[in-house]
Amino acid sequence: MIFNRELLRKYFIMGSQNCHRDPNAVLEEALAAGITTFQFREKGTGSLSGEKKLQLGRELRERCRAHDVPFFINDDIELAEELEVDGIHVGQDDMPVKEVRTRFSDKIIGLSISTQEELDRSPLELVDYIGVGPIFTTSTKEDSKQTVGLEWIHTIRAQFPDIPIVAIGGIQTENAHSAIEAGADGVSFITAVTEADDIKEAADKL
Ligand SMILES: Cc1ncc(COP(=O)(O)OP(=O)(O)O)c(N)n1
Ligand SMILES: Cc1nc(C(=O)O)sc1CCOP(=O)(O)O
Ligand SMILES: [Mg+2]
Repeated sequence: MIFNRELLRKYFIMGSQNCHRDPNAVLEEALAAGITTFQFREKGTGSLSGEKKLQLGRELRERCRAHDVPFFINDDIELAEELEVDGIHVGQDDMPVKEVRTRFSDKIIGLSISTQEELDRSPLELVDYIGVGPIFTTSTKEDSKQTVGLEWIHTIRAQFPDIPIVAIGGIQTENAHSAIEAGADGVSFITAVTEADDIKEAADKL
């Protein structure tokens, strides 16, 4: 799949641990509501592993394929091949981007950036986009770094006018637009959808 920054506009991330009901149903509603990319992030308390994780990944991957929406995986490089992903997202403590790019020259690769030091030391030429956050307070990621605020988007945009940026962390329907106005190409979110009473309404507002 060829990357373009439009894919970042409504970037939904989910694992079964984020869901109070069947994750297949949640994803299906989100796809119908127009998310532009999906990331399978099966991680942390209550998440699946082994064969169950793989099976859920297969189910969700098929739903994305049916809607022609890119299917990304978080962290799990071993599953990337098995699930025939379109893209892989890694953070600063995951497999080094240089190694991911060497192994997957044709995949979309995203990298998390939370500090100036990470920005300075990361091989940005090897990635297609950066995930910038946590912009607002979040409790969804158990080990999230210090909240950086909208200013961080401005700071990065000033240094890298053209780099594709997706904002992440505490993104909700009320604040998503402020991240776009600050210079992000899109917003990434978990609970804005998984906790929504009406997923279509939430996705429309995002
Ligand atoms: C789009 C996007 N941005 C950031 C992250 C966070 O990745 P990481 O820092 O590796 O943390 P975990 O998600 O692995 O807990 C992401 N997954 N997606
Ligand atoms: C997966 C993730 N990464 C973050 C980062 O700062 O890199 S914050 C986060 C959790 C996002 O969940 P919610 O939309 O419910 O706040
Ligand atoms: Mg990670």
